[in-house]
Amino acid sequence: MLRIAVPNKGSLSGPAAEMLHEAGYQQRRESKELRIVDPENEVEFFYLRPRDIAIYVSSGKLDIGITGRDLLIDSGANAEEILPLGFARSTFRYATKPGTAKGVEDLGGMTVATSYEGIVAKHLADNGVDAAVVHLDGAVETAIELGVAEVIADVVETGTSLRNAGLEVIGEPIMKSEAVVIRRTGADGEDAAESKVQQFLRRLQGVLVARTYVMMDYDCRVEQLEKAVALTPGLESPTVSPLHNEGWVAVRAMVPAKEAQRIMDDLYDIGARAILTTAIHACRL
Ligand SMILES: Nc1ncnc2c1ncn2[C@@H]1O[C@H](COP(=O)(O)OP(=O)(O)OP(=O)(O)O)[C@@H](O)[C@H]1O
Ligand SMILES: O=P(O)(O)OC[C@H]1O[C@H](OP(=O)(O)OP(=O)(O)O)[C@H](O)[C@@H]1O
Ligand SMILES: [Mg+2]
Repeated sequence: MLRIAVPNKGSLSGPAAEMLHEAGYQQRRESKELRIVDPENEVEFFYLRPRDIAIYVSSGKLDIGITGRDLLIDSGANAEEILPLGFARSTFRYATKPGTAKGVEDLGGMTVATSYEGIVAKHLADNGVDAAVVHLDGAVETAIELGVAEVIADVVETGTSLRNAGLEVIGEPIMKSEAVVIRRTGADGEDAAESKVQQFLRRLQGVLVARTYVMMDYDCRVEQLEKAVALTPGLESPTVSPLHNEGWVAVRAMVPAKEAQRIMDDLYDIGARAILTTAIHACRL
């Protein structure tokens, strides 16, 4: 039975459960459930605090987990990222009251409040900056107003929390984060659960592809085929089938959903017709 850690709260929890559900796994019915067994898929899910997941996975008691890249790095745990999942995207940044500092190089002698001490202490040390770090559990934006620190380092997504606190980001982002699947460093290949892990990853990759690609079908004249195929190269290579009308072919290829409308316009302009896109519900590459 594959043992998987899933975030039980916060920004990662809802989207992670949704992705697992789309991948065909049973998920808990109520937020109080701490573990469930999905016997058909031979998987057991443990609902844990996102911050603790890398620690459980590095201990080897759980095979894999879903957490944030920033949380993984902050934990310093012996676990590595094996698949980025594209949700809970954020940057991790310093912020101050306007006029306090321009970048990390100005932070010497100041106090930085953060929930991510591991990331911040390393970033300060890597930049040769001697600053104090104070740990807060959350809502760190308020720490400056209340005089606990001159600087904060926190997750920034839309920037609304910073604006509301009258703060602005300084310097370059310390890191970019998103949800990731992790496993114990070096576990690859040595694990009895290896084939189940690979199957789990293929299922999640299938969900990612189904979310980001659409299937495109169109008809075009044989003379235009090379130009058309250059616009829709597909993942491997498009399927081309003869039409009953001589001199025409039907083409089928996966295209990135975000570019579908532009590609349809470009295909139309070179003479393709009957251009259709359809959603992909699930796939295995
Ligand atoms: N507003 C946000 N937008 C996108 N990702 C976010 C946001 N806030 C936190 N994250 C990401 O979620 C993960 C943090 O998990 P955590 O459970 O602490 O989230 P949270 O939303 O801060 O939850 P809580 O505040 O309940 O502890 C990190 O990977 C972080 O980058
Ligand atoms: O840039 P934004 O879109 O405003 O998002 C970033 C905010 O979201 C998270 O806070 P959360 O609501 O999880 O509260 P917390 O600080 O208590 O973790 C994060 O810690 C930031 O405060
Ligand atoms: Mg939070």
